[in-house]
Amino acid sequence: MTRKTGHTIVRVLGVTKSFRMGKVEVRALKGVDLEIFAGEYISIMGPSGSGKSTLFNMIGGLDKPSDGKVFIDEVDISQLDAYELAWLRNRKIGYIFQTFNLIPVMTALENVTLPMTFAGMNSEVAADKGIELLKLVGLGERFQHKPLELSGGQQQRVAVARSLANDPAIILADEPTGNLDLKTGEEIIDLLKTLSHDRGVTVISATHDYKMLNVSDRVVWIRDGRVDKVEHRAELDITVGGIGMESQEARPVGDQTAGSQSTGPNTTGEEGAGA
Ligand SMILES: Nc1ncnc2c1ncn2[C@@H]1O[C@H](COP(=O)(O)OP(=O)(O)OP(=O)(O)O)[C@@H](O)[C@H]1O
Repeated sequence: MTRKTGHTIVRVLGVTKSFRMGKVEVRALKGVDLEIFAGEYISIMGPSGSGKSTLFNMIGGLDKPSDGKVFIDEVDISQLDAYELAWLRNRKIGYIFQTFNLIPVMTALENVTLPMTFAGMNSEVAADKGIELLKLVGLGERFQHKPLELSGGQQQRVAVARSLANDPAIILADEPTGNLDLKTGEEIIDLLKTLSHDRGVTVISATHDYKMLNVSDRVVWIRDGRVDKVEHRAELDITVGGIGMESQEARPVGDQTAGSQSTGPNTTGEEGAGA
């Protein structure tokens, strides 16, 4: 079931992260070790406040660990200066966020080409590539539209196209379906899975959305700032009663009737709004 994948692309070693709020210290990560292989589709799941977004920020070089190290392609990113880190973030990693984070005054095409411009690409080449990427996500006709002229799902497609601007090895998606309805969320998940499969991009997604389990090679369960367990897709025991819990009426993921059970896993994608 699990697609055998490439070399280690992300290595997290003994990462801790504490936030100080006045006199209170919040220990968001309490020692995380994790190895992710090139081409994998990984979901990071866990209860609200368990540390998913904090771990996401560490892997993406958006924040620094209090202790421990993160390696991207075996490069210790704590050793990079600001310029090198900016280069790595621009070239190696594409980011997708729950709130899309598009620039409102720019067209879809301008949003997609911006990271290429930062990378020094000629503007005509960037425009051609931007249109190709927008076609890839099904928005070839909408390249001149600004974010507010697009639906939420379409905005997230633009964000997916933007994440691919510089052919990253990794796409980091933080609650990518959190602001989308069920069907649109499924479309974005399918799109990410296709990209992962066809382009060999490593997708790492922090999510509450149980629909994501259908496409994940492995699921990293975070609990109270630690990795609780890492499960391969085939090992997941998903039932109406919950993940890994005993249930009288087990149904597979993707069975829409499961979503109507109040005790069942969230298949609506709406719980993700808590991020
Ligand atoms: N910038 C910050 N300052 C202070 N505390 C923070 C900060 N960021 C996160 N925390 C705390 O760290 C803990 C983990 O937060 P994090 O956002 O990583 O959880 P999460 O699993 O992503 O939650 P959710 O699913 O609700 O998005 C929480 O207790 C949170 O309040």
